[in-house]
Formats: sequence, C-alpha cells, structure tokens
Amino acid sequence: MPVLYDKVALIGLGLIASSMALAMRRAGLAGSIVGHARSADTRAVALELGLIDAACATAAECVADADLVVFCVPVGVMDALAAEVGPHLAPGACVTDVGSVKQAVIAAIGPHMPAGVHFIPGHPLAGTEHSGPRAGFAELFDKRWCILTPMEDTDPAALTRLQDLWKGMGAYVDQMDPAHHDLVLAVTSHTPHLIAYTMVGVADDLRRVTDSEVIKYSAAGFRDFTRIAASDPTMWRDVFLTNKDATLEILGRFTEELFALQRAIRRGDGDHLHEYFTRTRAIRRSIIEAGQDTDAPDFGRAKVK
Ligand SMILES: NC(=O)c1ccc[n+]([C@@H]2O[C@H](COP(=O)([O-])OP(=O)(O)OC[C@H]3O[C@@H](n4cnc5c(N)ncnc54)[C@H](O)[C@@H]3O)[C@@H](O)[C@H]2O)c1
Ligand SMILES: O=C(O)C(=O)C[C@]1(C(=O)O)C=C[C@@H](O)C=C1
Repeated sequence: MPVLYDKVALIGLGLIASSMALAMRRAGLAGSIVGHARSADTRAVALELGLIDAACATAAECVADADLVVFCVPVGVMDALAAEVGPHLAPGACVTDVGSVKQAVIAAIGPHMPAGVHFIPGHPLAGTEHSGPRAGFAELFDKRWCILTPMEDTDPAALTRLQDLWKGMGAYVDQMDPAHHDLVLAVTSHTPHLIAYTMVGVADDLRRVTDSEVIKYSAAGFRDFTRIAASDPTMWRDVFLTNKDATLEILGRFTEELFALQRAIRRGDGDHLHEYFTRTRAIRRSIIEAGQDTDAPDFGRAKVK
C-alpha cells in the first residue's frame, strides 16, 4: 500500500490510537507517526512499543506539520484539545476522530477548525474492554465497519484519502448522517453497555447474599456482560453524557418492553413470552441468513435448525 499521509498525529495513546498505529504500520500507510499523551509513562510505553516515532508532551506540538490529526481521546475532552491545537494545524491538514458519539464531537471540534483544514468525523465500530497503549493490536479493525460522517461541503479528495486509510487498516467504510449514527449506536452499543453495567451491578449486590456463586457459576451470557462492564469508566461516562437524547429514547423503549415481559411473567402469560421470543429468534436468523454476521458461530446453520 502507498503512504497516504506523510505525518500522522495521534492525540491520546490508548487502545484505539495504538491499534491505528499498528494497523498503519502493518500496511505502510503513514510516513511517520507522532503521538501526544499527558503522562510521560504513556509516551515512554508508546515509544518502546514502536507505536510512534516521536512523542510530544503537548497536543499543540504534536499537530505541527501533520497532514492527518486523529483525536483518540474520550469524547468529553475533545473540545478543550481542539481549542488547543486549532491555531497550530497545518493548512490543508485533515482532522478526524474516533469518538463513539458524533453530534457532540462535531459540536466540540468543529468550531475550532480553521479555514482550509478538512474536518471529517469518524467512528470505528471495533474495540475491547481494555485501555491504554499496551491494549492495541493491528487486527482490531479487520473486517469491522468504520463510519464517517462528512459534511455536505467536505472536500471529496480529503474524504477519499481518509476512506482509503481505514480500508488500508482492514476496515469496511460507510458514511452516515451524525444524528442517525448516534441513534443507531444508542441501539447497538450504548444502551447494551448500560444494560451490562446494570446487570453486573445487580449481580454484585446479590453476591453479598450468595458469596461467590454468581460469578462462579456464570453462564456465557453473564460472562460477556462482565467483560463489557469492565470497559473504561471515563469513556462510557462521556458517551452517556454526550449521547443523552438518543440513549434516553432507546432506554425508554427498552423499559416499556421490559415491563411488558415482567407483567407476562407475573401473570403466567406464556403466550406473550413465547410470541416475543419467537420474534427475536426470527430476527437473529434473518441476520445470519442475510450474511450480516459472519463472525457468528452459527453462521450458515440457521436454516438447518
Ligand atoms: N474502547 C472502545 O471499544 C472504542 C471503540 C471505538 C471508539 N472508541 C472511542 O475512542 C476514543 C478513545 O478510546 P480508547 O478506547 O482508545 O480509550 P483509552 O482509555 O484506551 O485511551 C484514551 C487515551 O486518551 C487519553 N486522554 C484522556 N484525556 C486526555 C486529555 N485531556 N489529553 C490528552 N490525552 C487524554 C488517556 O490518557 C488515554 O491514553 C473514545 O472517544 C472512545 O469513545 C472506543
Ligand atoms: O467489543 C467491545 O468491547 C465493544 O464494546 C466495542 C464497541 C461496541 O459496542 O461494539 C464499543 C464502543 C465503540 O464505540 C465501538 C465498539
């Protein structure tokens, strides 16, 4: 693959930034990679792992002469960092981010972008419950979607180059309207995380009564909940604070359905439960049959059952 950007500046050196650095190196997409982290320890680790060629103690220093700047920090600090780097951006540079919420990030970064800089928000739909520069791996984005939310006046050449970068890092790329992105992600990622956090909290309360039984005899579903609930508290606090409306909308619908199922259980309404579970099973099967979840262990077997 050809070098797409001569100098890439990563602001924040955690899971996503370190995975991007490794994926860019794997495909030779960046001439050089520089990174900013607040702590000297993080900067030292990133250098030691070969993620970056140079470390910068300030974000402003990091973006100087960069032709791609990527904000890889929690959504809540993007405003302050964009304000800091805005005056130091090179003319014609592309600025993007990997934040899990898009409307709030656009409101935070957009106003600080000088004329002549191309700001194209992004969100790779790939991650783990781990954080920090040691958590990254080159394959994180392989065959995962990256959603870009360009504006109407986004420069087509800048957009194509950023799309090529994500494709070069192994991802599939799609475009979406920011408000639609936030609603879709509230359904597929944000609310499920809140449910996992809640369920693990409930189990923790129970554990005081039943010692370690809850964890010891955890079935796969609950183990997955505990993995999800181990995700970074700062990142997820910011997701809920900045995608408030969409998350509250989906949580409202979730609560209504939950109450209906709760009532069916209390009343012994087996028909309601059976009908509901039949509908959800059909949804899963249609996803598999449409080839939308090739990672699924039951991929291709839905018709057989
Ligand atoms: N973890 C995931 O599953 C995932 C997936 C896709 C997108 N994202 C998004 O990517 C972004 C980064 O997430 P991550 O998983 O890499 O988190 P991370 O915790 O691994 O890394 C974030 C880094 O930002 C640094 N940071 C925080 N505040 C800072 C500040 N004021 N100045 C400079 N650095 C600061 C932290 O020290 C840390 O090194 C978030 O916006 C998140 O919403 C996360
Ligand atoms: O697998 C995980 O650990 C994740 O939760 C990753 C996940 C997701 O919900 O799919 C989490 C947040 C991101 O914004 C994108 C991806």
